[in-house]
Amino acid sequence: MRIVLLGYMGSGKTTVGKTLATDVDIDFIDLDDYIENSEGLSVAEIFASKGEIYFRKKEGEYLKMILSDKDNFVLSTGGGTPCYGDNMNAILEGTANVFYLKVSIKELTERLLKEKEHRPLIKNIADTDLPDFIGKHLFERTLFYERAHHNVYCDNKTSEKITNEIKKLLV
Ligand SMILES: Nc1ncnc2c1ncn2[C@@H]1O[C@H](COP(=O)(O)OP(=O)(O)O)[C@@H](O)[C@H]1O
Ligand SMILES: O=C(O)C1=C[C@@H](OP(=O)(O)O)[C@@H](O)[C@H](O)C1
Ligand SMILES: [Mg+2]
Repeated sequence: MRIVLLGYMGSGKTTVGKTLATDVDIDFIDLDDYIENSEGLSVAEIFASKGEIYFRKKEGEYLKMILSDKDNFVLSTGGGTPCYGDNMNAILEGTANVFYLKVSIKELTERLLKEKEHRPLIKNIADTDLPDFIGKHLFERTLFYERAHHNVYCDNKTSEKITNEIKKLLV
């Protein structure tokens, strides 16, 4: 079985992916971790030293490598993964279980205010500007996220509750 989780930064893809993979007893792959291990640099370091375009190129390559090499996994993507190149088509072609973890701007802002430092796209945005930035960015990306097979509403739910909801939808 292949399961792919999509969603904005801070929507819980990494957290829920781990819980879900343990629960259904298949491998967990976090695309950002995979990129970091393969490149020997953190995502923040890649953005800083090689730039976002290099990151997007590698993100697409590693995504396709995983999709062509492996079966039986939960893959937590990065927030931008489905929004570049032909990544979303590649995800949908190879996967029957694609979920969009949908979180409100308010909850995303609360979560990301605590975690800005690890995320190069929002690191330099003033805290007061963050809700506006997230709102606009999410609006642009929703078109891609909503091609998932299911939208999972995640506000005020624990990762265990979200995992259980996803499990009921698996085919
Ligand atoms: N269901 C949840 N409820 C509350 N906080 C959560 C939930 N899932 C994740 N978080 C928190 O939100 C932040 C971002 O989670 P993460 O899994 O890294 O998201 P993503 O991989 O989508 O960027 C972390 O601090 C994490 O602990
Ligand atoms: O939304 C994005 O474009 C990004 C999201 C990050 O992953 P998370 O969604 O896990 O934070 C990471 O891939 C990189 O910082 C870019
Ligand atoms: Mg993540």
